[in-house]
Amino acid sequence: MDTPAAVRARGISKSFGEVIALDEIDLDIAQGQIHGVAGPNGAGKTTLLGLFLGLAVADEGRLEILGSPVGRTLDAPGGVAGFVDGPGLYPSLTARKNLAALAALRGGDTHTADLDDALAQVGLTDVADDRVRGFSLGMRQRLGLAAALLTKPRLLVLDEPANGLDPSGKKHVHGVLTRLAAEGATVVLSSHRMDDLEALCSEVTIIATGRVVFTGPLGKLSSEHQELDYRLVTSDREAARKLATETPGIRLGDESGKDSGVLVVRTLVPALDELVVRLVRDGVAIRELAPVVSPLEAAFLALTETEAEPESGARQQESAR
Ligand SMILES: Nc1ncnc2c1ncn2[C@@H]1O[C@H](COP(=O)(O)OP(=O)(O)OP(=O)(O)O)[C@@H](O)[C@H]1O
Repeated sequence: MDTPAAVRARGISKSFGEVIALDEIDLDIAQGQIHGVAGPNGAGKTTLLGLFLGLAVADEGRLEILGSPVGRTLDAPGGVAGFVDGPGLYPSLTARKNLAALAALRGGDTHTADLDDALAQVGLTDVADDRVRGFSLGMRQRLGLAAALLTKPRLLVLDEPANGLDPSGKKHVHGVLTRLAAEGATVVLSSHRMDDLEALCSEVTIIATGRVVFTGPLGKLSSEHQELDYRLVTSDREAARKLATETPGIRLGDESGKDSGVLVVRTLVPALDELVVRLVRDGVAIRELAPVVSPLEAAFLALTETEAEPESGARQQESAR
C-alpha cells in the first residue's frame, strides 16, 4: 500500500475579510522530506503553515495531514508539532521549566532525560537554567524547536525557524531537521533565506499572492529556469572574455569587475559547459565559476516578480474575482 502524503491539499482557500491569503492551493508533500515554502512578504506562507498546525481552518478545499482529513474545527492534527509567528514560551520560566510546562500542558509523560536531550539537540544545554526573558530571538526559536521535538512529531511545521540564528544555532537546527527527516519524519518550513532552503530541502513550494507558482524538486526548478549569471575568474581575463564572446549562447554581463579578473557571463548550462571546454583547450585556468545568485533565488525572483503585485503579496477580493 502507498504511504499517505504528509500533506495533501486540494483547492485550499482562505480569506481575511477582503484579503485573499490563499487561493485554491494544491499541494502534496511526501513523508520523510524536508519541504521548503518560499514566497514574498504577505504571499500566504504563515497562513498555509497555520492550517497544517490546526491554528486556523480553510474556507474552502480539502486538507489531509498524515493521511487523515482535517475537520472544520480548530484542533492540532495528531502527530503534528511546530509553530508560526515564533514559539509560545513563558518568559519568567527557565528553558528547562518551559519545556516541562509545555509537556505537562500536553498531558504527556516527559522525563528529565528527555528534556535534557531536547535541549542538547538544539544547543541550549548551557542556558537550560536561565530564564527565557533574557533569551535572544535565535535562542527562543531553538527552544521552540526543542519543545516540538518532545512530542516526537511525524510532521514538524516551522515558520521561519532560521530567524535570528547565529551560525552555531543554524548548525544545530539544520542537524536536528536533517536527522528527523532521516528517521522518517516530515519537516515543512518557510524561509526567506534561499541558501538555507537549498542546503536543507529536497523539494520547495513557491507561493506568490496566495497561489502556488512552483512545487517540486529543487533540481527541476533550476533546470526549468533558464539563463543565470555566472561569475568566472580565470588566469587570463582578456582571453576568457574573447572566448566567451565567441561561444554561441553566451552573453557578457556586468563588466565592473574588470580590474580584478572577474567576468560575468549570462548563459544556459550547455553553453557554459562549452565555454569551459574552450577555456581549458586554450590553456586558460578556471579559478572560480559559480552562479552570481543561486538557481533557487533566480527562479524565485523570476516566478514571484511576474506574479506579485507591487503593493502587497496578497490580493483584494474585488480585484481577484
Ligand atoms: N489574521 C489576519 N487578519 C487579517 N489579515 C491577515 C491575517 N493573517 C494574514 N493576513 C493577511 O493575509 C496575507 C498573507 O499573510 P501571511 O502572513 O500568510 O503571509 P506570509 O507569506 O507569511 O508573509 P511574511 O513573509 O511577511 O511573513 C497578508 O496580506 C496578510 O496581511
